Amino acid sequence: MTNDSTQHDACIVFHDAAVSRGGRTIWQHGSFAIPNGSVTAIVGTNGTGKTTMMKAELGLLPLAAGSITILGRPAGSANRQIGYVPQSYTSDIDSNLTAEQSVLLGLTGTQFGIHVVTKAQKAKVRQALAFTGIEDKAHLRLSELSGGLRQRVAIAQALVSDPKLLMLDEPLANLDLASQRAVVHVLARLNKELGMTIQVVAHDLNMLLPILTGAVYLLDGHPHYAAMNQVLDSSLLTHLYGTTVQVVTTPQGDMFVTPSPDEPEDVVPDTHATAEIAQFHHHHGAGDAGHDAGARTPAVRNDAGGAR
Ligand SMILES: Nc1ncnc2c1ncn2[C@@H]1O[C@H](COP(=O)(O)OP(=O)(O)OP(=O)(O)O)[C@@H](O)[C@H]1O
Repeated sequence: MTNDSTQHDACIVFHDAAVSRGGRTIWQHGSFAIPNGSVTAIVGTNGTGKTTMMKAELGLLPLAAGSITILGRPAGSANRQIGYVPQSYTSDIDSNLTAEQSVLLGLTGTQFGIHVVTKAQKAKVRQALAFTGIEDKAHLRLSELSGGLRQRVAIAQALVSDPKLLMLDEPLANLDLASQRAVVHVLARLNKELGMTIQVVAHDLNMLLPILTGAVYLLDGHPHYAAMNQVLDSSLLTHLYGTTVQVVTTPQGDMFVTPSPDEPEDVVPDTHATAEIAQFHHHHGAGDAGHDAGARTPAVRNDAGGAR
């Protein structure tokens, strides 16, 4: 999978990569190549190592084995070309900053010390705020903004330095439907209009389905990468999520992933033979047994059903 031609066009290349934390292997044997210009999700149940994967890609966590190459360089060496929006961004950000000051951090790197802000930097910040649709919020403090608007500030901060790759950890978590839509719309434009490669950690795929080209899925301790048409497979997703999942296509052609409804209790077939069920009841006298069992059959079956 990671032959020369795919590696040439690839943004992210894993080669037999593994990560351990606290002496425990989180995932291993990751070998795949993710193309430039793609929009991929990292999918997996809680604790399978999605955030760990992003941190390994950023070189923030050492690999236990193998290698990861990002934008043609070893993980960690190309971080100037990567915009990263961590998971906790919207909750633990210093809320005294204005949206504009926060986005500026994406260029200056730190809020400490005195910075002479150039006209060019100011223009870049304005551009990033405009792209994410929050130019009119520039002078508001983060504490005055909703979670959805704060997430857009976070994205503006990550994209202000013109990264080639944008990585976002759960960017839709805790956002209402309209805010989720707004964030997905920004991601779609970044990909289509600016050609940015995007990777997103996501629990729920549905909102992102229209823009996803592929997914990395963490299954049985191994990361795998596949194009979206292969990932949207009911049995794979059922295995992945650990609960029965259906892929549904609407008449309009929209696809979504949904849990299958539980089987109603009354369609569960009763596999007990009448004679077998009769043994659950006490009978007095061997002579009555056969007769009793036959006569009571309907009541016995109801008793057994009620006990379930
Ligand atoms: N600092 C740490 N030291 C030791 N183990 C850790 C540390 N951080 C995370 N882990 C473990 O690594 C595993 C993967 O964690 P990670 O946060 O990457 O999972 P995740 O898939 O992003 O989970 P979630 O969906 O819950 O956010 C978990 O089992 C976690 O307990």
